[in-house]
Amino acid sequence: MISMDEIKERVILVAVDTDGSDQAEQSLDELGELAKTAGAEVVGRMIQPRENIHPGTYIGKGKILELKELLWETHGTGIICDDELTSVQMGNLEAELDCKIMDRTLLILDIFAARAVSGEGKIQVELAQLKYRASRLAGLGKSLSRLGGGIGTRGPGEKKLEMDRRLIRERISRLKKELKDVERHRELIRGQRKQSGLKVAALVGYTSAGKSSIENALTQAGVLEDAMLFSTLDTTTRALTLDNTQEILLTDTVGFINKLPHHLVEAFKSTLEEAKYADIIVHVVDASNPQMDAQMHVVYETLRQLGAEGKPVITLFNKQDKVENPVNHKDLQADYSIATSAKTGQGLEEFKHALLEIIRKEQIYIERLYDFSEAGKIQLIRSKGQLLSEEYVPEGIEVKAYVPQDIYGRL
Ligand SMILES: Nc1nc2c(ncn2[C@@H]2O[C@H](COP(=O)(O)OP(=O)(O)OP(=O)(O)O)[C@@H](O)[C@H]2O)c(=O)[nH]1
Ligand SMILES: [Mg+2]
Repeated sequence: MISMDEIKERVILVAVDTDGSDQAEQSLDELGELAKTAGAEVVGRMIQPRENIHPGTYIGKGKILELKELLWETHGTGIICDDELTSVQMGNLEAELDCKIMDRTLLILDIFAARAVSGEGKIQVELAQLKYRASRLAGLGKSLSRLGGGIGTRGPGEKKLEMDRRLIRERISRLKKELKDVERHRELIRGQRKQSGLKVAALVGYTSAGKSSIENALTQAGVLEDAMLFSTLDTTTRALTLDNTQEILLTDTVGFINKLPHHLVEAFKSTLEEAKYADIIVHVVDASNPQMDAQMHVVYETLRQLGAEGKPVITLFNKQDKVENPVNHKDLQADYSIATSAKTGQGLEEFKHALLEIIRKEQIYIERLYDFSEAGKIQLIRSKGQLLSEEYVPEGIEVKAYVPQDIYGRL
């Protein structure tokens, strides 16, 4: 994904631990994964327990000296801080350490820039990058030009680093206009989908949970699945046949992550909002990840921010083939909890069944039942799961088909 001829940065990861839990450690592990995904080599890490993040320098004075030494020992070319830095913090750290200063946000923006394929994705990334840069022109200028490449310089915004504030502002408003057009197009497609009468289920979840793999396993969509973080930036939608009368649209979406940059959420709103317009939320969880609970929390929090609550939820505890002692996971916030593996196919039939059940509850439909004695047809008419009318039901009947009422009218 990221070409090898680029400068391999040697970075030190830096975090501040404000609550004494092991959360800072885990967050730094994830930052390391992000750094690797962006093509950097992690040569060291440092966590400072502090009550608050230092407003001027992120970490305290003594720690900066330690960090300087560590950079020297490891031949580090830069540091990546686990929280978004202000322009003041960036400028001060740069002056003290004389190396490239990056933060979690810059890293994520950079990965997104390398992954954006569609026009929409590129516009969204550039917009987010410009907004990030516009507010940090003072601190960032030197840091981003010093190596002439590497993290923070990728993407459509690359040649625009030198632009002054006015030009950046102009570019931002232009991109916003372009994005408006794209959003209108999206709305149009949503409208068409609605007319088709098909329900939409959105696959959401933490990055690398296996959303694309689930979609591929069910629909042969051929979506890129990758061990790297954020392999999917563009949404793909595929039809999935649930049984001989019912299809559903399955939409793969961009993954969520802890501390998802604010600018990115704003710029990717129309992509992220796929979940908001879906009829059913399918929450894919990596059940083999020790951080599973924290990741699920991030997903629900992000869904809340996007205004995508109050929908039926199916939670897939995925990657069961990697779980050593299968636990009976239950997501209390979900209507269905299903253990799956995109690799072995475990639970996928059960998943389809759950989708079908949810759709049935929402529809007015007629169950046409036939009895074996061929005494005649028996019909059950239900609306949103409630029985509206019932005709004689004999022993030994078999459910043959579920027929939505509008189709039934045409039979
Ligand atoms: N062992 C195992 N690996 C899986 C399973 N599902 C997905 N994976 C692997 O997990 C990695 C991430 O899978 P993706 O499908 O790309 O995950 P995603 O949720 O779409 O990730 P993003 O698009 O980055 O948000 C890939 O290397 C997959 O092969 C599973 O059930 N079992
Ligand atoms: Mg994906």
